[in-house]
Amino acid sequence: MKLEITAGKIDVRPPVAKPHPGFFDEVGEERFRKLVFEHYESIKSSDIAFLFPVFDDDDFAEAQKHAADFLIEISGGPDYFTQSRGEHQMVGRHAPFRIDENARKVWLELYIPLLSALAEEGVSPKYIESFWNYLDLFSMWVVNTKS
Ligand code: HEM
Repeated sequence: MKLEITAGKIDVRPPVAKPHPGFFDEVGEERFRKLVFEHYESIKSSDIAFLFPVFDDDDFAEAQKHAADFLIEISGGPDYFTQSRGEHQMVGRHAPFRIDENARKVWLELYIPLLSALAEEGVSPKYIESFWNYLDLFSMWVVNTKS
């Protein structure tokens, strides 16, 4: 399974394919939420913790939920994000935070062990790669600060 980070830079916004619906089908909503939950938990002790509301449990849980809702929706699951938050507007929603290429890299790296665990649990590597490719490319869109 190939989970590699493509070098990005500010103002580069490549076209991005949504994850293959087979990913959400195989993982299932409960396990999907656990994946995003674990990603956020790993953010807490990372170099990008300062970007997130780590000192307010309620705000942090909200952020976690919004991220899971969005990723489920983009992966072909129910449109939870649109229902609770409205338009996606991911670039605008990330604009208040100073996200540079290094922060993107850390954010992506934190997903690698979590996605490897899914493969060990039997999720098809080709579907995991499709989800990874989405994260790898779309994360370039939210980089808004020079390193
Ligand atoms: C595929 C890439 C990404 C997706 C799909 C994504 C998705 C999201 C979503 C859905 C939200 C909640 C927005 C809202 O409801 O208002 C969010 C918030 C946020 N994201 Fe991302 N994100 C991505 C990449 C990144 C990266 C690379 C960083 C920085 C390293 C980042 C930092 C943040 C921060 C700081 C917030 C705000 C948390 C808060 O509510 O205080 N995101 N993201």
